[in-house]
Amino acid sequence: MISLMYVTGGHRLPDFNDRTSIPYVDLIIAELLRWRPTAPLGVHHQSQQPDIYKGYYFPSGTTFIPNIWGVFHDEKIFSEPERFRPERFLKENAGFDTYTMGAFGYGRRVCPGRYLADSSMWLALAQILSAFIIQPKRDGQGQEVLPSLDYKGGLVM
Ligand code: HEM
Repeated sequence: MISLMYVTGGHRLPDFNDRTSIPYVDLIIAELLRWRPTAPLGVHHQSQQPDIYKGYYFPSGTTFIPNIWGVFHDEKIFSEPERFRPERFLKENAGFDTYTMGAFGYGRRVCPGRYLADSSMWLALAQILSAFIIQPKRDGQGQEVLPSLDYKGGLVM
């Protein structure tokens, strides 16, 4: 918030020209895609011919399910994986990239909308953060009510 104010002077909303000046917004997006990936088990694929990978034989017609959640919550890679901590990409996970690690899938069928998604997320987040202070809602007793972090099933195409 402070760096957003510093960059925009508090008189205008941030735009894409400000992107390199506000790197923390990129860290938040990277951590968001890691912490609660949009497609935790990606999109399933079926092989069209037999293959061998690391000594394992996969006949034609094998279904492959990428465990994106598993990669992003592997304690050997991301310490305290359940904690939302964007700074990890500045420190112990510097150089790690949730985009190429599977947040948008892999290979030839990788998400073609990833650049639009990335730009949309950045602009929305930067502008919301520059204009609002985000806090949990409170119940009648003044206690914070945190939103559920559970996934809901379904994919709308
Ligand atoms: C945060 C936003 C998004 C995430 C996390 C995401 C993630 C994914 C993932 C994981 C896949 C499966 C890739 C694979 O099979 O390995 C996929 C496929 C796809 N995505 Fe996205 N996506 C996002 C936004 C979008 C947007 C904005 C569009 C279109 C404007 C889009 C269009 C598609 C299409 C058409 C496919 C199917 C590609 C194919 O099978 O050849 N996505 N996406």
